[in-house]
Order: sequence, then C-alpha cells, then structure tokens
Amino acid sequence: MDALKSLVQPLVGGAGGSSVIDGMKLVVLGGTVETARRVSSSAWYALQRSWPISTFFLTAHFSEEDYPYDWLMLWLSRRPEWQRSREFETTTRTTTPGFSGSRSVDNSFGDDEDEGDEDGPPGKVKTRVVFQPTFDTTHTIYYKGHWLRVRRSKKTDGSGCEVLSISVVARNNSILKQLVLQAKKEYEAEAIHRIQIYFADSHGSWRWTDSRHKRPMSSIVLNPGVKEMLLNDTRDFLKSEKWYADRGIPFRRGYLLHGVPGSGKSSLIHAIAGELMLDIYVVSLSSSWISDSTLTTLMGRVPARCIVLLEDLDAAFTRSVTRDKSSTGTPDSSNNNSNEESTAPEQPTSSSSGRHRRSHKEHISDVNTLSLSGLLNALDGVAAAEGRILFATTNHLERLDPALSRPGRMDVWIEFKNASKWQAEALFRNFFPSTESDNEVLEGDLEGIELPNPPSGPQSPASSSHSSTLWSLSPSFSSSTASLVSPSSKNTTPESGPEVFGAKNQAYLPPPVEEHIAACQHSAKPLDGEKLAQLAKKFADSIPDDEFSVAALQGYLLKNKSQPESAANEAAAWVISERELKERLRKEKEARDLKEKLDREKRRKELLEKEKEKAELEKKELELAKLRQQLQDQETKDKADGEKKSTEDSTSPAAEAAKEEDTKSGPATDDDSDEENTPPSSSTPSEVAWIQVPDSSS
Ligand SMILES: Nc1ncnc2c1ncn2[C@@H]1O[C@H](COP(=O)(O)OP(=O)(O)OP(=O)(O)O)[C@@H](O)[C@H]1O
Repeated sequence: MDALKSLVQPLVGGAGGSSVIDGMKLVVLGGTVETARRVSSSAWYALQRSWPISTFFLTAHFSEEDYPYDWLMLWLSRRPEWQRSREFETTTRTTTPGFSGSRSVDNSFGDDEDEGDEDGPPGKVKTRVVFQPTFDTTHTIYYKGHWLRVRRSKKTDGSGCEVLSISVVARNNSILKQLVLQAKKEYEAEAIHRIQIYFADSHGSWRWTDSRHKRPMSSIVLNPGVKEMLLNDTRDFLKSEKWYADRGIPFRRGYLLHGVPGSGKSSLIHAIAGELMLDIYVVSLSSSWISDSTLTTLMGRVPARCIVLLEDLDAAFTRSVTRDKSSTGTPDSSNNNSNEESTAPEQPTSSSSGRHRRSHKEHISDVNTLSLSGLLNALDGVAAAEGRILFATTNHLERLDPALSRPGRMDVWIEFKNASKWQAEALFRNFFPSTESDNEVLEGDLEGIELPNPPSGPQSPASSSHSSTLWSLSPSFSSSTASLVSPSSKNTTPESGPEVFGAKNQAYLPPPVEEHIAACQHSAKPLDGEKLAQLAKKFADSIPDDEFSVAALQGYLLKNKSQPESAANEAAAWVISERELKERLRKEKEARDLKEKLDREKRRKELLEKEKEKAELEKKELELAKLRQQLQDQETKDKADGEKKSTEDSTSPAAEAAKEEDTKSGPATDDDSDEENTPPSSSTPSEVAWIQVPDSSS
C-alpha cells in the first residue's frame, strides 16, 4: 500500500485528504487488482497447457452433432460461472435447441422483461437473447470438488461444427461420467412436456429440428377404440423386450397409417409420441439425396427407444412434389434419374434456434438411388436399430409394394377415413368450451392442437380461467373485445371497457356495433353442457358421413370459433357450398384435363405430320440419288463403248485401206472427219442430262 501511495502521491500533489484523491486511489487499486487477476489467470492457463501439467488432465470432447453436447450446453447455461463470463457473444439461438423461448436458459433475457410489454400486440413472438461465451475462451467451473476447464471451439476440418471440451484433473474419468449423466437428467427433466423432432440429413445424421408441446390424445377424434388400441399396443411393445428376445424375434414394431389426407395420421403419431415420451425421427423418402446406404446408416443411428416416421411411404421411389402424381412403392429406375430436378429434404421451419440454421454449408447430393430392397434392408436388416417403433403414413395404400407392407415390417394397419357423424360431434364438443366438468377432457392440454396462427398473447380476462382450451387460444382482441360486443349486453357498456377516446361521453348513447364487427370476436363464451350437446348434435346431423375430412371440419369450425351457434346452424349451408365448390373444382379440372388432352393430341398430330413429311423427303432424296447413279453408270458405259468402237475402227483392214487411200488422196477436210466422228445423237450425254429430276427442295 505504501508503494501505491508513493506511486499516487506525485500525481495528486500531496493533498491526500481530498475526495478526488480517494477516488483516484480506488481507480488505480481496482485496475491493478484486475490486471493482476488477468495476468495470473493467463499464466495459469499457459501453465496448464504446458507439458507436463497438461498430462494430468483428462479431457472429453463433445461435438454438437451428438446429443451430449445439448445436455451439457443446457447444464452449462445454468452455471453461474458460465454466466459470469467476461467475454461473450449474444445470440437469439438458445444454447439448448429444444427449449427455445422457454425460461429454462437462465442467462437469457428478452421482450417479456420489458415493462408494459403486456400492451404489445397479442401473438407477438417474444425473442429471447442469450449470452454465451465466445469461442476459444476457457472457463473454470467448480463441480463436485473438481475444477473443470471448459472451452468452446470449432472443428478445424472445415465443417464449422462446434465442439465443447471439458478437462479435469482426476485419476479416472468417473467425474466426467457423473457430469454427463447429470446434464442428461436435467435435459430430460426439461423435455418432459415436449417432444423433440429430428430430421434426417444428407450426411446420414439426425439433426434436431423442432421441439413441440405434447399433443394430448384427447384432442384426436377417431372412432371409438382406435386410439386406445394403438396406445396399448405401443405400450405393450415397449415392455416386451425380453419376450421378443426369448423368441428370437427382432424387437421392432411397425404401424402403417393409411387413408385420406387430413384425417389425423400425423396428429395421432405426435400424440402417441407425447404419451410414450418418445422423440420422433422423420425421414422423407422422396428426398433427392436419399440412397440405400444413407438410409441404412440413418436407421442404424436411431436411439433404442424412439419413433421413426416414414412420411408418404408411397412417394419413396418418386421425387415428385405432388403426392397426387403417380407414385409407386415399386422401384422405378426412371425415377432414380439423378438429373431430375432435386427436391430438397423437407425440413419444417421451426424456431430460430434450430440446428438447421447452422452457417456451414450442407452438401446435398442429387443422388436419389433408393431401391425397394435398400429400403427393406434398412427397415429390418442387421444394421437396423432394435426397440424402435416405426410409423409409416401413406395416402395411397394401393401403390405400395406388398413386400413393404407385409406383417413383420408393418404389423398393424390402420385405415383413416373421412369424418363420421360421430367424429363430427366429438370434434364440435372438443372445439367449444363448456362450463361443465365432463368437457374437461381438453382442459390444460389443448394447447398442442395445431391452429393456423397459434397466438401467445395475453388473454382476455373472461378467458383466463380457460387459458389452455382451444377457445381461449384463439387470437383475441383481448381487452378490446368488450367494446365490440353489442351494447345490449350487460357488461359491455363503454365504461366497463378500456379507456378509449370518447368513452366517457355520456350525452349520447353509442350507436349499435355493426354486425360484421361484432362477428369478429375471437373467443366464444363457455356453453352449458346441455346447450353444447344440442349444438354438437345439430352440427353432426348436418355433416354427411364419410364425405369431409376432419381437417376440413376443423377448418370450418375455426372460421366460427367464437360463434358455436352459427357453427351448428350454418353447417348444412356450408356442406352445400362445399359440395358446389367441389363440383366447380371438379368441372374446372375436367376442362383443364380435356384441354390438356386436346393439346396433347394436337401436338401428336403435328409431330406425326412432320414425321410423314420427313419420310417423304427422304424417299425422294433416295430416288434422286438412284437416278444420279443410273446417269453416272450410263455415262461411263457410253464412254467405254465409244472408245472401244473407235479402237476397233482404227485396227480393221477396211480402215487400213481407207487410211492408205487417204494418204494417197491427201488429208481429209475437217468437215468430213467431224461428220464421221460424231456419235449417234441418241446417246449424247447432253441429252441424258435433260431427264427431269425431282426437286429435292419440294
Ligand atoms: N382425427 C382427428 N382428430 C383431431 N384433429 C384432426 C383429426 N384429423 C385431422 N385433424 C386436424 O387436421 C389437421 C391435419 O391433420 P393431420 O396432419 O394429422 O392429417 P394427416 O392424415 O396426417 O394428413 P396428411 O395425410 O395430409 O399428412 C391437423 O390440424 C389436425 O389437428
């Protein structure tokens, strides 16, 4: 301290008693201590890295491609040392992908901490920002009597993958094992209310893609017994590992859900996954990069207990994007053409924290070489994981190869049809809130139902007691709802509503709320049991059996979510309008098909015409070539004949005599010789050339 004093003294000129000097002393002291801390810690790290100190450390590396990385990142995010890091980066991607937006990451902060945030627009997605230590900085964390050195870095192999390295001075690795197990436990405790969804990537790895709230079984409306049977069967399977082992049967079970679109196949699988607390691993078999070997690798890499979902099995060997295009379960080499337009693996866009947003580029090769035998091998070959539950969905059972759907691969088949009256009634009852307890099947858990725009904004006071029902999940005008309801209603006077411009004006009664504005309420009031039953029955009476999908009925109810009476009363009119719409669409499609057919026919005729013309032209050219050849032959022949004749003439005795005569009588005149040597006019080449040849250009 004396040394410090002597250091400071000259600077402050000896006026030690003033508050300025005290302040400066503190600054200098603080700076010195911090510098000393940093220097000593750097020296300590340098020492640790140096040989032989580093030889005392046990180090475990966790790649982000594997699950323990996620467990440890969640565990670390809760450590105060991690949060106290002096060098950090911010991200809206949470370190724990499965829990984006939740408060489980303690070092995050976001919109919901702003004061007055409640006034924000309902349904606004709240962004959370997370602090995380920068790469290549080392942090020391105390755990169960050991100092752990934790470091985040990137792999140097060019993949850009993150790696977490944890080192500890210990005799064996049991402390690291304990750490991983604890991190796993904490991670799973968080995951209890959610299911994780993984998608296959082109490298044959599974990538975490989404985390969803569990969907309650009660929100799935199927004919009685179906859900229960399926749930019992899957539960029973998971308990029967020994039974399978004793009989030498591979411990796998497959379910084929087939039927019309929008009938609840995917929803049921999600509900079952939630019920059994299993994650879902999705493979899209129509992906451009899928091949026999990638699929085999993927199937070998699923964990022991999970659901593997093969969506749209009938599209396995085609890469068309529309499911209505002819697709088949039988391999078709033409469809495996690598030059076809590639279809990128369908990855649902989910929260911003998804791993699919990693910056490193994914190489998606366009080599869909999946074959039927490859698929069958991947499903039940030696490399296929045991203990998994396979679900496959298809809208076209008839297009599947029998080998694919035989028992052993697909043990249980369930057909999904369009909604029955019974389902329509149950859907209505599930959809609208009731004041009676018997309707509580959905209480507390309907939040999983898939609404087009799931709002997360504040609820109106009236709806707060039912915050988890579909009714209260609907986007609401919240506190402003009261002002929109007809003034005849008791508690909807302007005074009871929020403070709005002119609300206190008592001189005139407000004009009635226009009907279309009143219809915009987004929350229905709970109905009493009797009324609900009556409306549900009326609704179901209007819905014909097996004509509309449950998804279509749900869409209709969503349009009327604040008006159960209208939903029931207008259902018959909706059915008529839907039929008309379907009829119109059918006719339009027919007209389109007809036009396409005529166009095709026209193009075919034009093609035929062109081919015919081409053939004719070729024929004429052939004839022409023939004639030319004949002409050439004739010319050659004539020439040869002429030469022969002239030779003969010159060697015969008469000619000799004539020659002698000529010699005697002197040279003949030019005219005479010309006459004699002129060949017969009929064989002159010039005349042959007058044979008319067809014009090739015609
Ligand atoms: N049986 C059902 N019970 C409850 N909701 C249903 C049912 N069927 C469909 N839905 C609703 O309809 C929507 C579509 O359902 P889902 O995706 O499960 O149908 P799908 O049969 O898998 O359709 P696709 O064959 O087109 O994939 C979802 O929002 C779901 O809530």
